[in-house]
Amino acid sequence: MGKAPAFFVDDVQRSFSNGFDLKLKDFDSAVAVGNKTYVICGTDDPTSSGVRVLNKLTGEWVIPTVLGTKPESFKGQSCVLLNKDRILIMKHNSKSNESVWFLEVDTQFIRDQKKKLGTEVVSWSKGVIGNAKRPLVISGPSGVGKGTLINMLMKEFPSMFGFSVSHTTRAPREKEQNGVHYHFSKRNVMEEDIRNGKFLEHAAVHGNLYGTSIEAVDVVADAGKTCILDIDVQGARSVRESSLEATFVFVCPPSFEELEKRLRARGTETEEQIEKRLRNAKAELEQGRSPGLFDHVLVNNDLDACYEQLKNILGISESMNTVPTTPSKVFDLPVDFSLSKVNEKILINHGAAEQKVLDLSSMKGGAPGRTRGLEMYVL
Ligand SMILES: Nc1nc2c(ncn2[C@@H]2O[C@H](COP(=O)(O)OP(=O)(O)O)[C@@H](O)[C@H]2O)c(=O)[nH]1
Ligand SMILES: Nc1ncnc2c1ncn2[C@@H]1O[C@H](COP(=O)(O)OP(=O)(O)O)[C@@H](O)[C@H]1O
Repeated sequence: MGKAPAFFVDDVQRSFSNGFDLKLKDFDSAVAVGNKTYVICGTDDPTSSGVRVLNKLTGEWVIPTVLGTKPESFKGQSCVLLNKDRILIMKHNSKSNESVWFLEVDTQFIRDQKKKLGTEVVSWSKGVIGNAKRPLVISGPSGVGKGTLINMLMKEFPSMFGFSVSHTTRAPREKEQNGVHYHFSKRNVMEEDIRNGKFLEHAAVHGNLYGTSIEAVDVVADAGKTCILDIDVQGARSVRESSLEATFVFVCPPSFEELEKRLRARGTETEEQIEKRLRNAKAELEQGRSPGLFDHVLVNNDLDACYEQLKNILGISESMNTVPTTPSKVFDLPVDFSLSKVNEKILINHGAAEQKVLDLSSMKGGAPGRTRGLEMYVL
């Protein structure tokens, strides 16, 4: 069952002249993408990379660098190539949110990572049926009120929003908790993680390193929530240039004097740090208004009014909070099935009268390298 029949690559089993002694085992399945064959390993072995790549031109096998969290195990999975650059993998699982996975193999994100790491790269992401949310990126100078607005949003709509916890090399403030406000990191560790492709974006801000890890966004997306990223203008630009479809909001102060007043009143920085932040604020305010970068510019004069404007942008009102949100729709994948692709639809064939269909035209992005939402319906 479930061995991706139409997409199985016949020559895989004949091409084992390699140094890895890799065999296509019972539960493996394979998908050809251009000159390469990606073998998805049906294994319970947690140390397995989950994927091997055969270069059909050279006959060589490569174990790729694997980004994202790979599924714990697969056996009897079905695979299908989606759009030249990513593979859909499905398997019956009693936990419906563990049934659908994507493996990105040749998207822009993957090509960038390949260049950076100099190895073959693939990226796993957990599929979400019908529930991918467009992340919210909030930028603005230090002290303008970003954190305050985000806290209000998360407090009023706890089931709807989740915060992307960034990494930073700056020291924690008195009330900041590791893993909640930031992941506080040593510079050498963070630099190593950046080299290893763990970050979606990173930037040097006010003399420290800050970055959004792939995992930080994944955790929120896996919970079916809208991810909020509080990042600087450079970070917003990186995200804008990536494949992540987000809403970009820039928050301005009513005046420079007011910004300085708020920053001082917050009392979290030394005089030297305040001055550095104010110097940087001038450039940030200019960049924030540069055309095409932000979708919305808010002036945070009266806090409540600004918060209302933010909620309007997000299309939310108080009543929406009473609507329960679930991580994903109940998704009942048959035990025995095969997949086929017809135009923009994936057909889940399982010998019953009713035909389950996944609609690829509705596919929404997660973070770069993270395919996410698909609509499913029954014919
Ligand atoms: N590029 C990028 N910027 C970040 C990230 N996390 C925080 N920042 C930005 O770094 C700047 C400084 O943040 P922080 O030290 O918390 O100070 P605050 O903005 O004064 O509260 C702010 O502009 C944040 O938006 C991140 O992951 N990536
Ligand atoms: N509209 C506002 N009017 C007055 N003070 C504000 C307003 N918005 C935020 N503040 C205050 O300004 C300070 C800086 O806000 P904060 O959310 O920490 O900024 P950021 O996260 O952008 O650095 C905080 O003490 C906050 O209470």
